[in-house]
Amino acid sequence: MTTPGAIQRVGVLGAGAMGNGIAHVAALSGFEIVLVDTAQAVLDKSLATMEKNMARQVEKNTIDAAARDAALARVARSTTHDAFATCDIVIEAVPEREDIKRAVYAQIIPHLAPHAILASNTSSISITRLGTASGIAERFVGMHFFNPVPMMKLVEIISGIATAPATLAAVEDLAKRMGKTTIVAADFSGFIVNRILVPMINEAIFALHEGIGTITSIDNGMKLGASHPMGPLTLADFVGLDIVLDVMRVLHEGLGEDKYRPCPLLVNYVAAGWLGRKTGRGFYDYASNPPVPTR
Ligand SMILES: NC(=O)c1ccc[n+]([C@@H]2O[C@H](COP(=O)([O-])OP(=O)(O)OC[C@H]3O[C@@H](n4cnc5c(N)ncnc54)[C@H](O)[C@@H]3O)[C@@H](O)[C@H]2O)c1
Repeated sequence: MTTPGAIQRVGVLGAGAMGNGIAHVAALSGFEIVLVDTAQAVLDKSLATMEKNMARQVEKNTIDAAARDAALARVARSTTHDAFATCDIVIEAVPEREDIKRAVYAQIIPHLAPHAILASNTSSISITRLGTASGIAERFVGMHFFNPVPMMKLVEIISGIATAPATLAAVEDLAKRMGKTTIVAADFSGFIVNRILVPMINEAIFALHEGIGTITSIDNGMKLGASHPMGPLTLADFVGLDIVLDVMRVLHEGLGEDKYRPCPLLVNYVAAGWLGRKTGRGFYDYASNPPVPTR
């Protein structure tokens, strides 16, 4: 079993938005990285993104050019899972679909060292269930980073029912050595952050749906009256309305209470394909600058 301080080589599975950010921060923190995705083109794009983001950090003087070069040299990339054989941990960041995650665990576990930890960056799937499916539940844990990883200080660590204390201690130590602050959550739907944040966003959509306020007044209310850095409807557009809906459904099903019922207006926006920033339109229309409320 891996002990705190022992993690040196970090595997990252999935080089999308999150995997890229996790590899970026871990490499800058001195870890050797093995980044795996299905296609070389994805890995090339990921490296280009990392180079661009690190160049920005050099411009801002938060790192120097030598640190950037050393970090980039520590990132090995591969399209095959045997590259994970020398890793002390693999952090999985493939799409948020349980069937994809289960299938990929079955493929990678035969390549892992006997002491290696498998961590999932899932934002909503049960760590206990994924751990059971992996067959290495004691060495399975949730490591929930936030987007964008280089900017966001928190890592929410989720302990499944069978996660061993040594596994938990090793990933807490890893996150701290990556410069992050950790919180530990028990494995129930939404963990800590999404359990509180996403129902708040859903409630803001109910307030709009019931005509309690306009989009602008709801966002200004929470920005100026509760010191939130952005209003909940702006935040919903940033996160993606489909993601907000998925998380509400996980909470509703997992916790079984009406208070987690997704707002029907949210369901309709998603049905319309108005998913927020990524589709150019959500609670705001991003064709204009500044964006214009859509209701
Ligand atoms: N985006 C966020 O804001 C955010 C925040 C916290 C957690 N998460 C979680 O992180 C995970 C990844 O999300 P993302 O936004 O980075 O997704 P993404 O779609 O940007 O990236 C997923 C990557 O996984 C790769 N992939 C798919 N199948 C694979 C396989 N079999 N083997 C290797 N790679 C494979 C894809 O090619 C892609 O590069 C999800 O579980 C998500 O819920 C996302």
